[in-house]
Amino acid sequence: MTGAGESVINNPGRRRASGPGALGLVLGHPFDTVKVRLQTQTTYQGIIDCMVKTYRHESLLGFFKGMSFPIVSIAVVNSILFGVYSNALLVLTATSHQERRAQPPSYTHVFIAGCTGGFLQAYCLAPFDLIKVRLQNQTEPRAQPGSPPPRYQGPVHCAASIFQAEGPRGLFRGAWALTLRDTPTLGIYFVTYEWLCRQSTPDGQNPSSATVLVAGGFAGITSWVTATPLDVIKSRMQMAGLEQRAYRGLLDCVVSSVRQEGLGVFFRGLTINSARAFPVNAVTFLSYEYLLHSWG
Ligand SMILES: C[N+](C)(C)CCCC[C@H](N)C(=O)O
Repeated sequence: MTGAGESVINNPGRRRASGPGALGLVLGHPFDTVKVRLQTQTTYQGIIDCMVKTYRHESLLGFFKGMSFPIVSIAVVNSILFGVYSNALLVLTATSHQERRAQPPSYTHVFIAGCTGGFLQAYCLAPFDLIKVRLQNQTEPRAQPGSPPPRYQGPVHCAASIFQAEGPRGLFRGAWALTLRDTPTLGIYFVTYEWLCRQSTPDGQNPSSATVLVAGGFAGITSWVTATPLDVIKSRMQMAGLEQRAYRGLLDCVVSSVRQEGLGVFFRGLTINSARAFPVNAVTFLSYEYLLHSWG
């Protein structure tokens, strides 16, 4: 890790691009599992209740259900997101990454580039996210002799079961809600990051590692706060058709959720989303800056 005052440029050789990204995801996954359960199941009284019941019933492993696919997909999804963002900025501003510090892009261009990346990564993310949510919602303890096996034996079995039951379209259940969630909020993600970096970096210079970490962390929180309402709907659309009745579409899911649980339903998991978002996205942006400067 570079010193607080050093720029990320000075240590390109020490980049551990996939490390922090994947490490951040592993550390963040238990928070994500609790969030998904709070959003789609009404049996928990809150974060602590969900954590205690998960630990008691499923041990620590319960918090890591559904993690294998996101670990595999995060590298692909992040490279699409950041790759499309960076190239969209190149097209919009006709400046390369190196020139961008001297001629910073307008926030409008940053927002458009972020939304473009958000839209394109959503469809790649959708099947992986669906399988993650389905596995996270399996609350049976580890397979014990005599206990009924869970519906899905693992990510591949889950994908095959969905494919057999619903065809390839089944793997994109909730994709529309995911796309609506990610497109605007990833625009906000990158605008927040750029704005915070510029607030604490002298013109024409590169942000220090400390600036990148703090700006990335708050970009993660800001985007997750604005994404949480549709995140709840997305998770419910992905779980629909199993125990709960299937919704007649995204609007039906919104209306029936509000009718049954009030407007507060849209902020289920907001606290835990935000707690998870800071470290995960701080390291995500640090990896991004390392990669950019080493591939400059
Ligand atoms: C757009 N939305 C807020 C949904 C996600 C933004 C951050 C995504 C990041 N890979 C993470 O896992 O936190």
